[in-house]
Amino acid sequence: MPYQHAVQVSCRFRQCIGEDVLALEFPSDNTVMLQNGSIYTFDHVFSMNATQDMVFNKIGAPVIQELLNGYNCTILAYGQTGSGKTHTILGSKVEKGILPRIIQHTFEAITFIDADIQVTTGLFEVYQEKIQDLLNPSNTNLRIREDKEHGIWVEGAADIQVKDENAAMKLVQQGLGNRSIGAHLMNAESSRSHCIFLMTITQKFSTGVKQTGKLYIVDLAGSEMVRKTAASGKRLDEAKYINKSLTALGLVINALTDGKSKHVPYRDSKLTRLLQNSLGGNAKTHLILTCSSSSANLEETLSTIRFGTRAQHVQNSPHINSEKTISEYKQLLQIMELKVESLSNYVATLENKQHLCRACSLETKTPQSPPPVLTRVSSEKDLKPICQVCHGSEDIILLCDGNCGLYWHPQCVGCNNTNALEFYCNNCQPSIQDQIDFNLHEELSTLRQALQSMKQDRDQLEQSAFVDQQVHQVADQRNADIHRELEQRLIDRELQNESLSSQLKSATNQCELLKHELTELRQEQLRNKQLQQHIISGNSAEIEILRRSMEAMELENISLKNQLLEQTKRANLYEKRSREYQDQLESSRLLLAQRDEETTRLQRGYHSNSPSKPALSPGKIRPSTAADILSDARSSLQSRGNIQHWWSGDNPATIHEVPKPTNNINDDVSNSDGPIRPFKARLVGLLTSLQEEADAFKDLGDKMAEQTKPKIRKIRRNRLPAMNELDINITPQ
Ligand SMILES: Nc1ncnc2c1ncn2[C@@H]1O[C@H](COP(=O)(O)OP(=O)(O)OP(=O)(O)O)[C@@H](O)[C@H]1O
Repeated sequence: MPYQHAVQVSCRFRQCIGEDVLALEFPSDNTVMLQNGSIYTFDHVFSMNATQDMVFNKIGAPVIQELLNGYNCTILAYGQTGSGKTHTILGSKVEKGILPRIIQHTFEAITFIDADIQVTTGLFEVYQEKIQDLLNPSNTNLRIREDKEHGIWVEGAADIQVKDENAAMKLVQQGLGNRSIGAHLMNAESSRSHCIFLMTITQKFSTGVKQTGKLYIVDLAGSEMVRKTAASGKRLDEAKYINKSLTALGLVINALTDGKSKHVPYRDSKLTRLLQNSLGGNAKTHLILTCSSSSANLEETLSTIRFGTRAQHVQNSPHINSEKTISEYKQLLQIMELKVESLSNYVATLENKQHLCRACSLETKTPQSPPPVLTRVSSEKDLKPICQVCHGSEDIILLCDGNCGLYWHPQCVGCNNTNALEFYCNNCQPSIQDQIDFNLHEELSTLRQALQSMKQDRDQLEQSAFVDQQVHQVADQRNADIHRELEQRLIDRELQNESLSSQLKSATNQCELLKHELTELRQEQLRNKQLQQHIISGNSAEIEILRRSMEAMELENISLKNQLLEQTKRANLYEKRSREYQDQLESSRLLLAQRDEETTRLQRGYHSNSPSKPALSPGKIRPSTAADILSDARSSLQSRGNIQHWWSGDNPATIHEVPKPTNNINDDVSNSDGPIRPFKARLVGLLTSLQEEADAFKDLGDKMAEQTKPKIRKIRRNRLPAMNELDINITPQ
């Protein structure tokens, strides 16, 4: 007798980064409170932080167990577009979803089952109300069939046997590559079809029991509001089909849960037809609601939650899909044999007692008088039961169970039986007895035949039981061997475990040590950091000092350069002035030469005209010739040009005072107070001093240039990099 099992419902919320989120609260593992204060309870509630692992442990793992127990199971993901259905069912390479995890764990669990196990998989999609085989894409527009043996199935869809997890996953990957996917505003990779994965596990046990479990994993296409997804063209057509089939799903749920509907509209869409067994049929179904936590999607989230709340009331009647075992057949046979036996006894009793009153076991008498004719009752009074012999209504009066429909006193028809449940009058007794006899004979012969065939069956079963016994003995032997082997393996495992636990212990110790070292290293790192900070601050002070001193040196350098420039300018000026003096000297020389000539001419005239020399004007000393003066000056200059020496002449006593410098020779000539010699001296001295001064300035300029050059070079060499040019890179230890 199948038991009732409600559809299980879980709800998972996905994180929405960068959006306004709902103020959701999760008071317990199976409750969610929305921001309006309404609380919803499901079998499981997964918050935004729930991992794929947690979802699998709560939903996937129990399903594997049910599947291996021979139940049909279904996992359905339902929710608005982009809410994480595909993420929950398929996931990614890093965060595997329920489907790959179920495949992996099923194959792991199978290795521990002592049975001949066959696993087959299929993958198809419902796209725009057409079923397409994803494992064989050329198989399109497939039909849904239903029969007693398989239930509901897709005709022509590939159902491929797989040996291990890898083979199954390869098929799934291959199939998903053919799935209809498209982009819209709410999801770049939106599923445009309902994708159905089917895994069938058939287990043949050594006892003869054959169990078959079917698992459907359905990734539904998401409901979408076209104004939000901005779907157009092909996407819009897809959206229409998706929403239509989801509406049909909602109507089926409504019909299953409202308690009034006599008809469930499974045939309104391909999706609901395929899910007929999962909703209200022979399956254990788990519905996963996926919801967005964004406040922009509150309307859709509420609609999803309401759908899940209704689905919680859908009742299924799952039962194990298995064939009977020999022992079960044996039990059945025993029951039937008992039944046959009791029937046979019963028949025998009837055969022995057919001439006796069935009630009192006395030999029945034929009534003396014929039974009175039946008269129609015309009044209430006539309805009173009256004995047809004595016409009295007193004492025990019984209705005949034959077909006369009259009342009799049992004693009036010579019967002591007062059992009101089985009484026949004398008229009815023989014919009834004949009928009973005939029926009994019929029944008896049927039973005999049945007994015969059952005996044959029993013989056959005994025969096969004997064979089975032999097989069992062999199987027991094998089992014992396997058991021994398993025990040995267990011992090995235990040893392995022990060694692993000791390894673990040492690893834990090592880990502790490493942790300790790590703490020390961290402390050292902290110290180094502090030191580094200290060094950096010291360095920056030093750098600041150096920078300032460099600035001062650069300033000094600039002032020296300016000085040099000034000196060079002055030197140039003096040079220029010296050239001017030389020009003046040259013109003075020419004047002197002229005067000399004139003097010579006058002397000649004087000697020729009068023997006595012409008188000089009073107070004037006759000068020596200009040529003399010049040659004197030249020689003096040649002998180092010492102006003092030349100035003093042969007799230093003759020098009385330093003459005022003058540039005009006429002044000297007209100056009758001073001798001509001081003029020359002044002139030459002036020249010399100018020359010397010019030379000195040149020397000074050269010296300064010489001094400045190494300084500049030194400054350049010593120039330290600026703060921002420093590349301090102290790597922490
Ligand atoms: N719980 C989650 N954690 C992290 N990322 C998620 C989660 N749920 C969904 N996502 C991401 O959100 C995006 C949309 O999710 P998904 O494709 O699973 O939505 P869907 O409900 O299947 O949408 P559709 O109905 O349009 O196919 C994907 O990039 C997926 O990786």
